[in-house]
Amino acid sequence: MALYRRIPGAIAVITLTNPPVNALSCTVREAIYETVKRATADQEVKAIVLCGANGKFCGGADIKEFSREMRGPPLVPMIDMIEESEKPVVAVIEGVAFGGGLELALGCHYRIAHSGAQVGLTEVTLGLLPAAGGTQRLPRLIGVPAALDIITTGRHVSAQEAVRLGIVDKVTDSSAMEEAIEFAKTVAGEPMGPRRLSLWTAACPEDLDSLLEGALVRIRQRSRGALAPVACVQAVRAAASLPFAQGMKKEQELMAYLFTSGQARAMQYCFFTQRAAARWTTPSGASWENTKARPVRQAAVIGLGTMGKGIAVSLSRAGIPVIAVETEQKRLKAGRKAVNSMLTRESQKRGLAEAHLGSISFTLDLRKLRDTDLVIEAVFEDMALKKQIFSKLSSVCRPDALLCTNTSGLNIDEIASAASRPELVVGTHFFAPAHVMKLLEVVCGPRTSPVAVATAMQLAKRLEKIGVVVGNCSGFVGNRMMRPYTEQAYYLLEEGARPEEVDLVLEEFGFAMGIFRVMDLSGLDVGWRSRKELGLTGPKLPPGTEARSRGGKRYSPLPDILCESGRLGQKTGRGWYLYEKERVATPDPWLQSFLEDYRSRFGIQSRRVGQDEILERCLYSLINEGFRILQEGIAASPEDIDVIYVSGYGWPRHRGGPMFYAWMVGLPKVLDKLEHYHRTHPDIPNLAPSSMLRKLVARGSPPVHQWRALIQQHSSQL
Ligand SMILES: CCCCCCCC/C=C\C=C\CC(=O)SCCNC(=O)CCNC(=O)[C@H](O)C(C)(C)COP(=O)(O)OP(=O)(O)OC[C@H]1O[C@@H](n2cnc3c(N)ncnc32)[C@H](O)[C@@H]1OP(=O)(O)O
Repeated sequence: MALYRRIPGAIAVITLTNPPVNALSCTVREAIYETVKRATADQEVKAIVLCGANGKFCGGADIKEFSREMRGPPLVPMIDMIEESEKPVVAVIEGVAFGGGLELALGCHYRIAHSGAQVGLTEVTLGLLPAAGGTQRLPRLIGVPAALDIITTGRHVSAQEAVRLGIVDKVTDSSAMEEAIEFAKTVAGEPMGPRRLSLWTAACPEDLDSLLEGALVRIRQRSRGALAPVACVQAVRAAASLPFAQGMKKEQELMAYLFTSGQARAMQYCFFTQRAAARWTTPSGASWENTKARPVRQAAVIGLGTMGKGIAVSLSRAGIPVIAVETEQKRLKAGRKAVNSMLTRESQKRGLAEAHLGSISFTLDLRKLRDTDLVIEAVFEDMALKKQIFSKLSSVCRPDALLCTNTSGLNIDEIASAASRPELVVGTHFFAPAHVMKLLEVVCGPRTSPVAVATAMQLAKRLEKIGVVVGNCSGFVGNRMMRPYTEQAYYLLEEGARPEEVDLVLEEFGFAMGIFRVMDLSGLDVGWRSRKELGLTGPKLPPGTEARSRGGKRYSPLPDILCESGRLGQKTGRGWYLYEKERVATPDPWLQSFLEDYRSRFGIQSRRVGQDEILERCLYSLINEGFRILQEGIAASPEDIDVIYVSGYGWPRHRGGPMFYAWMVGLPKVLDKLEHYHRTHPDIPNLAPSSMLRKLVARGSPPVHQWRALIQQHSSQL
């Protein structure tokens, strides 16, 4: 709702009241209409102040309403009505003014912000555009180039930048409300015509076409295949070239197109699922609501390799004092130097004062960890080494210290078995670079206690990461699903495709990089090492093993052969591609002839592999593994899997995540295709449709949010 009150000085104050973010729900819009009409009709009122309750102006339209039939007064005429008011309307921006919230403020005649406030036209992040006049008013207010950037990225703009750009008229460190009231008194009675942005002309650069073209190029690089940013560019072009009324018409047309697109639905799904992941539960009844996290006042990181350094920086940035441990002086020195320069760069980039960073001390002595609340072991993926460390930690650390292991797939239970308190051992799978990537898989072993889960999830929040609770199995959720996907990519090469063909299809789907480019970037030796450990290749491989088969299943030795010949990816200048210029991947004629030789050596008839087959085999095998993970209870819900893929594996947000995508494509179609590919390749068990998929199809393919109820009938590893 919106509360109305009159205060001395002939001011009407209208307060948006809809916790937690004062979203513009149907009721709020109705109340704004009513209260603004009341204030404009009241002869005693000379000016109006519009603010939000609880220190937040407005978080925009109520996103929940987008999936229902829209009721109540629309935003556009409501904002027009405010702009047309003869009495000055002053917006008080505290906390946030996002999306429709900022559009509402742009309809007001003046905007006064608190210095801690943030503004933004965030609609593009929800697959939409600012369709309450935002695409037309903002360019008129601050010029086309700045507005184009804000509208196409949806980025949050600080109050300081907002005043510099002219989005707000004033910023104050003290009470924005009091400032606005005093200001409103000074402008009461003035003509408001010059303050109506709809009457302004957008300041436009001479090279408008090249500005817009440049924006489209950046959009294609950043979010391939996403419709909303492209529509934003078109709407800004309209603001630059058309009168306001026609620009508004264009804005509405573009919104209608986006609103009904699957992409908007997918991105709004991502918004809610990301928040839902924090509400974890386990079948034992433990949950985020009934389990208290232990306070973390001091943390330690063991190992200052790539992951350890990023984790230490993350902790420090969250204001947590850190003790960083290494085994040798030389490594300690190198780690200290790297961490300190990362922190300096971070504080410069984010404008963080040194005082807000947690201190980091460096030591070779594990005994220094006796008072730490939480330890994150981040040494390499070596089970024996990890167990040795956990055994030592048990004797050094406080009995209630949480012991975390950063692993991308090792058995948490086995690591915990080396600790004297296995219930306080939890897996924390960070993603590289750990101080940048948002995802944290919180891995529960069978003995991990609810308190350990709660503390790790609370830590994720403090580190500004998205924590997702997953069960213990090889590769957990994310990496386990990657395996069948990568395997299909190898098989496609064996059958006739080229790496650049596979990558192009995946990039057109929306991934920032195709799988072969990703492997070249992270290093082919990563997978090679783990295949050697598993005895799939290298010295542990039993003599006489067939080259293209392991345990009766198809196996591709292609990546092993590349590694054996020293092609480890970007770092060696060649992998699946050639890198003559640093980081620029070019198709390698050598690889082409190598693949031809390989096919003839194994009698494989090369064929043209179509784009649909590439996409379906790669994605559906990954999705199929997702269904198996649900069936085994390794993930609590399909939503959790989707959050993992969107925030940690570059799955395009506008496709919602693999499980959501499967539902959008149609579960019967996914099932059909998997059956077809499995018939054609019976030696690839991953292509055999999972029973969970079959079950969902048999139940009429219910929407994703209903799957959890079906999954609960199965076992859970959480
Ligand atoms: C056929 C054509 C028809 C066209 C008709 C349509 C016409 C529409 C016209 C105009 C449209 C305008 C579009 C918009 O305004 S879209 C919304 C834009 N707003 C945003 O993008 C802001 C989203 N919210 C956030 O970024 C954050 O929530 C923030 C406001 C920064 C607060 O962050 P934080 O303090 O961390 O809290 P949470 O994110 O956890 O949020 C708390 C709970 O509030 C819920 N929430 C937040 N924003 C909204 C919202 N706009 N609508 C509904 N609910 C919202 C959030 O889900 C959390 O809920 P819960 O606790 O249950 O998880």
